[in-house]
Amino acid sequence: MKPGARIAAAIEVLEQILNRYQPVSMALTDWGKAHRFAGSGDRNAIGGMVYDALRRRASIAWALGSDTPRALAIGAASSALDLTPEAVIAACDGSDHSPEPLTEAERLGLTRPLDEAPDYVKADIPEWLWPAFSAQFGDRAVAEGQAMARRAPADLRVNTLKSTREKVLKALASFGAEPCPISPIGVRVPPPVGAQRTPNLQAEAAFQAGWFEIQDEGSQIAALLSGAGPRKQVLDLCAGAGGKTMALAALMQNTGQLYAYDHDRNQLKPIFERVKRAGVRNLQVLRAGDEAAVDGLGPRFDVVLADAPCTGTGTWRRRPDAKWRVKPEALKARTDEQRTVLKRAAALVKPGGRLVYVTCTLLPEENTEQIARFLEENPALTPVPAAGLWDAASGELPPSADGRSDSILLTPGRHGTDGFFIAVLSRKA
Ligand SMILES: C[S@@+](CC[C@H](N)C(=O)[O-])C[C@H]1O[C@@H](n2cnc3c(N)ncnc32)[C@H](O)[C@@H]1O
Repeated sequence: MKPGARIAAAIEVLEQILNRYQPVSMALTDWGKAHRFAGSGDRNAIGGMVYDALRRRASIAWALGSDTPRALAIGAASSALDLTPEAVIAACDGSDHSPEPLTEAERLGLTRPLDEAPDYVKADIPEWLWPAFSAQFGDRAVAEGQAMARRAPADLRVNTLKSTREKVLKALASFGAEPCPISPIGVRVPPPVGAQRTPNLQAEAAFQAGWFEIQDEGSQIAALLSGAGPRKQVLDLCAGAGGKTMALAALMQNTGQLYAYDHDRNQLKPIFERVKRAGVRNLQVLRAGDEAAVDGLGPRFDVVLADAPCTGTGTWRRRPDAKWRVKPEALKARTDEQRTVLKRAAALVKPGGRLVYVTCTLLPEENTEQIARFLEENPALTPVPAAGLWDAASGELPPSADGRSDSILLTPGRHGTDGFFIAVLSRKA
């Protein structure tokens, strides 16, 4: 497909996402099915452009003076397809399968600097969230927002039950795999540049053999700070698809007893396949939604991981459509759910044990403020500084992005991870 046809295709897909509220992956798959002539290179380039347009929606809309699918695709085309602005203008010539020629405003928008734009636009953050976001990051807020608007690498966690980092690095050398800078069990594959292909790591024999899982470095750090280890009793209370459950099992070296619970059966479903591939043998998956069974386990746990439901603002690099969909009502609903989860988790921690609260959001309401309120109501739990929980043999744990020491906030701008918040609370013995 010519560049003009790729831009036209991205406009079509963005219309499905923005005007018909289709999830991005579904809109791209549907487009591929309806246009079977398009090769994998074309589909890949169109996908890259659509994701980039959503990542930089506010700044593109400001520069081009319009928030339509057409403006967003045209604004993303230059970087997503490795084209000069002049080549984007030439590609849109109104011929067959190509968008209509650019208007004067669109032409100017392709090179319009953002200097005059409001900060929330420069940062590509929804306007209503800007006060909370800028209060959290101060003079780093724009840089943090911009880091969240860039493509993310693929981070992998080496499954130490089956392999080593050296073996995984060797198996994935052709993808440019490098060790992750913080996690000692992490491997990073850089993101594609321009229209380069996104590597399909799950098709690799090493993945099928269970040597690694796709897991952001921030999520790996959460598991590493949890205190899960050999012969412990550990509960993953919000296990979802089991990303952290698998990491906990590996840290426990398949010994002790690990339980996984989630109140939603559909979220939990993929865990069974993952257990087999990863060679996990110390896991009991509790029946989804059976709260009485979870509560009945009683305060026996060395570690209860509460990977709580949240607005997911820390994952916007990977799910940029969610950035523009999140609403104030969702924030309120998630903070209520977090309170419920924290209460249940606390009741299951044994004296001397740990409650590990994790979110993938950067909003203080869901993180430090949530924990501050919880600690006021639960004086038997006290925060444990993250730095003291990090295995020094793995190198140094960089400081929290919010400057605190009683919890750690990881961010794309400061740590190169997705946004994660981790607070480890210890129950008095
Ligand atoms: C952040 S996701 C978990 C991700 C997962 N731990 C992983 O690493 O792949 C949060 C999960 O919490 C679950 N959840 C929400 N409220 C819950 C509750 N009251 N009890 C248990 N699980 C809950 C959701 O269904 C969702 O799967």
